Amino acid sequence: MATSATSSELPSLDKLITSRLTGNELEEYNRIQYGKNKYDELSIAKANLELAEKHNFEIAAYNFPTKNEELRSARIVKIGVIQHSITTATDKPIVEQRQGIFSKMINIIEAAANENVNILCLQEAWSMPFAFCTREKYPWCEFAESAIEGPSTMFLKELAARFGMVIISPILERDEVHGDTIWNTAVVINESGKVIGKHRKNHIPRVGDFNESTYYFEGNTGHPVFETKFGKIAINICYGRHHPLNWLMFGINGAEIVFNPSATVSGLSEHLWPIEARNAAIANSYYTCAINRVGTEKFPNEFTSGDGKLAHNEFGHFYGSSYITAPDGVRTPGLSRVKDGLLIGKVDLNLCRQVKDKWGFTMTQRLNLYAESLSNAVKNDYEPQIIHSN
Ligand SMILES: NC(=O)NCCC(=O)O
Repeated sequence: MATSATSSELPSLDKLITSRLTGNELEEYNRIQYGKNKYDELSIAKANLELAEKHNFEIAAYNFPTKNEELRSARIVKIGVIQHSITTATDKPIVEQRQGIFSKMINIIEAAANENVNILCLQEAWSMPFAFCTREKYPWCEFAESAIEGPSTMFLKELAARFGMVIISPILERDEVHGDTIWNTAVVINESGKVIGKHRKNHIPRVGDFNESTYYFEGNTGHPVFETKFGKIAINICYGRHHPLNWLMFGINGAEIVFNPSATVSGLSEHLWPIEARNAAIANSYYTCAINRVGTEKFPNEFTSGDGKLAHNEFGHFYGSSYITAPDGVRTPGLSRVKDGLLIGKVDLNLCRQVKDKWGFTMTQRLNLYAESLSNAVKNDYEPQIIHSN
C-alpha cells in the first residue's frame, strides 16, 4: 500500500547525464547547467556508506568552496537534508505508521550526525503519509500533533540534543491552545533539543490533488528567521516556493539559508523543481535547500479532485530530487528520484555577503518603489498601469 517507485521510474536525472556524457562534454554541461565544471564531492565515512547500504538510502556530500576574507573568519556550516518514503500501508494504525517512519529516520539522522551535520531539515509533513489528497478528515486529522510536545517533536528533540544539531521538523500541527486548529508547520529545534520556534506554511495549494485547504488555513507566523548557533535560517514550506515575495521576505529578514521542505509529484511540478529554489537563492543571495518526498503513496479509498481525472487512490510519484543551491547559483546534483537519501552541503555563510557585494541585488532591488506600487495595486479601485495604443 505504501512507498517505492514503479520499475519504470527514472532513478536520477543527474545519473542519466553522467552516464551519457564524459570528459570535456560533461564538464561543459556542468559548468553551463549547474555553475561548476566539476563538483567538489566530499568523501563519506566508510561506516556511513555501510549504514546507507544496509538501510537502503543514498548519501552524498558536496563542498561549496568560498574565497577567504581578510577581516572575517570563514563561517563553515554543514547543512543536511533528508528525503524519504513512508514505510507502512496507510490503512494501518496511526502509531504503527508513524513509528515505521521514526525507525527508518534514526538511521539517516545518525548518518547525518556521523558526518557532523550542523543543521538538518526533513521533508514536509515528514512523519505521516501526504493524505490531504483524500479530503477525508479521519483518520488523517489524527496525525496532527503539538509543536511543543507531540511525538515527532519529542523524538527529534532527543536526537537534536544527542547530536548537537539544529533540526527542522515540518509536521501537521495541532494547536490545542487556540481552538484545536490544524496547521502545516515547521518546528525549529536547537542543538540543545529546545524548540526555539515555528513557522506555518504561508501559501496553501489548491491544485490537482493537493487538497490541503480542506485541513488548514494560510499560516499566521509571517516570515520568521531563526538565529541559531550555526546561522540565520528560515523555512519556506512547499507551495510557497512558487511565490517570489515569500522568498524575498525571508531574505529581507536576514536569512542565510532557506529550507524548502516539500511534497510534490512528477505529473505536476517536476519541470519547475530545478528552477524555483535555485532562482530564489540567486535573487536573494542566500543558500536554499529544496527537499521533496519520495515514493508513491496509496490510500484506502478512491478520491477525485474536480479536475476530470477518474477516481484514483494513488497520489502520484513523489520524485525526491532534493538539492542545495548557493547564493551564486551553483547547485549540487539532485538526490535520487526513487530512493531515500541524505544530502549534505558544506558551505561558508560568508558567501551570502560576497555575492551581495558582487551582484548588488539587495542594493538595487528598489523596495520602496515596489512598496508604493503594491500598496496601490491592492486597492479595490486600482487601475493597472497599461498604456493603450489608441
Ligand atoms: N505540498 C504542496 O504544497 N504541494 C503543492 C504542489 C507543488 O507546489 O508542487
